[in-house]
Amino acid sequence: MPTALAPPPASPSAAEPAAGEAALRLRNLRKSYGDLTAVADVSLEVAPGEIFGLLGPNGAGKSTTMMIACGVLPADGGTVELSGEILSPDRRDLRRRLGVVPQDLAIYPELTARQNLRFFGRLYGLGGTELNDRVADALERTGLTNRADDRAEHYSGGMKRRLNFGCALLHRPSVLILDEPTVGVDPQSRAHLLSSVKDVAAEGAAVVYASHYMEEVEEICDRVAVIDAGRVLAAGTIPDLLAPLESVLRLHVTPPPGDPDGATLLPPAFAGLFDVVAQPSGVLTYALPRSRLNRDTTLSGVLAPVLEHVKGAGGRLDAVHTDEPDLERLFLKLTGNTLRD
Ligand SMILES: Nc1ncnc2c1ncn2[C@@H]1O[C@H](COP(=O)(O)OP(=O)(O)OP(=O)(O)O)[C@@H](O)[C@H]1O
Repeated sequence: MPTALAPPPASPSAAEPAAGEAALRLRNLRKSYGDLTAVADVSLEVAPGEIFGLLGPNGAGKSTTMMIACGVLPADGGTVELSGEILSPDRRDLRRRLGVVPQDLAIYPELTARQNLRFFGRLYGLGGTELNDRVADALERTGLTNRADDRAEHYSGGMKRRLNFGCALLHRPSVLILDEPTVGVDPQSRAHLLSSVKDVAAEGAAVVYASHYMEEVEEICDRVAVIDAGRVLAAGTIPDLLAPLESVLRLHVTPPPGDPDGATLLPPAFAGLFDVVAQPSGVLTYALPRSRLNRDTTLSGVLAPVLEHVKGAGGRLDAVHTDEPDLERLFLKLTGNTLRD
């Protein structure tokens, strides 16, 4: 039996979101499992049509937050609001506005894609022509139309993930919650899923996208909350989050035998600009943050004279690269850890 987050039975739909109202608002969520605090304090809001990323490493508290947001796990504190109305166990009408793509597959392997979709569609109270149309639409969106009548157990991992996604769309949710939807999928299915998520948001749904893949979050999210140890460490648009970071030019140089500290390697005019770290191997790593240069000088402009001097002084350039600001570096700055720790 899959761990499907089965929707409640159909009931008359509640009022549509008021103009300008957040589709989803989490306020000061808290949740502990025994002594372990999984969610210490999480607040965020997501507007209709927005893709909001929840970025954090394994164990950061993303799934727990998502499960509270979709009403399947009670919080120890805080509230979940949908369009300004508080979600509570008796508000089945509100829960029907939610679509959830859980981290664990919630499909029946012995059923075909079409049968799975029809099953979940009926749970949402759909029937007749409407159900047929929604199932056809979900098959199309997930790229499974040609395999619609094959049993899901014969699908690739990526196809199962796409079907998992399709099952959450049948009732046209106004808030779509996705918990690591691309874990273990092939690049083609990943691209398909990301594109489908963008389509759903473009049609007006508020999307929450929990992931530990920086590249995915950077690709599709309008705003991001960086989460670790159950707390939101930073939140905003990606340009705003990355603004405090800067580009850093890095050179890895093997010094000549007579100058292991590299005292003669850099041109005197630049020597004071670089931080130098000697590696155990004897290689010297030089780092030049962009902010140490005046506005008219670029990192690449510095590179040519420096490389010429290194070579003239008998050094060997092993590698050169520029670290650009990204969410991985932001996470490292905020926590001292990498996202993949
Ligand atoms: N049912 C549970 N009982 C006890 N501890 C749990 C339970 N569920 C989660 N945890 C713990 O709570 C913390 C947060 O887990 P959670 O699954 O929310 O994080 P996550 O960011 O989604 O990570 P992952 O991507 O690995 O699932 C972790 O330390 C996890 O081990």
